[in-house]
Amino acid sequence: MSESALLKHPCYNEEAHHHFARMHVAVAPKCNIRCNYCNPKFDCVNESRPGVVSEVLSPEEAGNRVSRTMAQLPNLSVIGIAGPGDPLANAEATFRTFRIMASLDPDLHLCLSTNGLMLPDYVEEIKELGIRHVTVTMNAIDPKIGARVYSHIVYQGQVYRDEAAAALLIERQLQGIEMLAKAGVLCKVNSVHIPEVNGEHLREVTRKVKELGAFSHNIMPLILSPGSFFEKQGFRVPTNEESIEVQRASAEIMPVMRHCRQCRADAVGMLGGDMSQTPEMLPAGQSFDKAARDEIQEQLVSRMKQRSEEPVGDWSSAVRVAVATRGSGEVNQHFGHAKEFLVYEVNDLGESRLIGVRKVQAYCNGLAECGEGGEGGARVFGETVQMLKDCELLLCSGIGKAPASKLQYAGIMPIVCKGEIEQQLKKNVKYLTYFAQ
Ligand SMILES: C[S@@+](CC[C@H](N)C(=O)[O-])C[C@H]1O[C@@H](n2cnc3c(N)ncnc32)[C@H](O)[C@@H]1O
Ligand code: SF4
Repeated sequence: MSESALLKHPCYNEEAHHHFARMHVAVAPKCNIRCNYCNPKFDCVNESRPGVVSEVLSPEEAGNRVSRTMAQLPNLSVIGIAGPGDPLANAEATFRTFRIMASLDPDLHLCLSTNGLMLPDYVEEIKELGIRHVTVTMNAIDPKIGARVYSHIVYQGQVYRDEAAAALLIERQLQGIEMLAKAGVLCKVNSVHIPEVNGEHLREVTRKVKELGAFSHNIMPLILSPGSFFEKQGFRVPTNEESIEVQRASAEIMPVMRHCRQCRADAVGMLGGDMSQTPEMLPAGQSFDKAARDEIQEQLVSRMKQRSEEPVGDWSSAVRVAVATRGSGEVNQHFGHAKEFLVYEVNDLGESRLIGVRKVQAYCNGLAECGEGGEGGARVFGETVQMLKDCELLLCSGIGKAPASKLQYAGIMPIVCKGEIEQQLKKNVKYLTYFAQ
């Protein structure tokens, strides 16, 4: 695995996600299993979550779209296939698409995301095509727990249910992960954290996949997709504290990813700044300049290397800070326009680390002054405060007077600033602790 493959992949490298963009192409509509949290049929342009997609593309259409996007986004480094169904249940379209991508630019990083049922059959092809990253979703290693997550699977034309389905799926997933590691393909494992089902069990999953050679574990909170079994049965999503605790327990065993945005299957752009629904992103007839792209990407890598040489301090008294950002590693988003906040911890030496992403609805709907938030603003505001209540500071590029004073009443001090997140965190936390003494 080359160093630059890791450095430039926003989903695998926390620092890269500030700088490099990825594009998912939705060429894989079918699925061969049914997860109780998934309803891939539900499509709404305001939704940004896995499985959601506006339009399924043919491999050739995907090639055209990627080529045009490369002309617009010099920092586009990764092309992924993640659905809206399962890439390996649509193997022909998936691998044809990858071949087209490799012919556009051999330096593009190719990745795919799969439930793993068919993985052992395709590891050889994955390796041959130079696919460097594979994500396998594994929610359990115990078939009893798995039987609560999956309603059925279809394998070699036969339908399996209950524990038999989970046992077969788990066996194939573990076999596939081990084969990937042996083939030198970087493997990340995704798990959906479903509080009453697998919350306590996920550390066992971490242990097992680490043993088999997986590289990192991405534990994502359950999203209650409309129409999914879990939504209809009244299951709940984990609290922020539960998510942090489950991630912490697994992080003692192997690297855990905390910056996942649970993207759409047709997401385009930097994590947190999806542009798939922005039509002007994709004008026809544009070609890209490879030399210019390579130069920009090398500059980004050298900036990232400089930043990563930092010491690690004591985190027991760390301050939690929410940051509104549109990307580039900067505080550059107005509070009222933020659909998500990055939450950092800053220790007494001024060192910071990302601990998660909190998704919210934008407070300002554009119809009223950002200060009042329009109709429904009070409810949205209340939800945002709930999501951020463990934070002491909030950094944003602007905020109306009314929400600023309401935030202070809720114990969150808003600070208007712009610039590099790390610097702003250091500066403003120093300011906070100075006042507290
Ligand atoms: C849509 S899937 C596509 C790839 C493949 N079918 C799979 O499941 O791995 C991408 C990721 O989103 C996760 N996902 C799908 N629906 C979800 C939900 N309702 N809540 C949380 N994660 C979800 C999946 O488990 C998977 O890790
Ligand atoms: S494997 Fe992926 S696409 Fe298939 S049901 Fe599960 S989450 Fe949905």
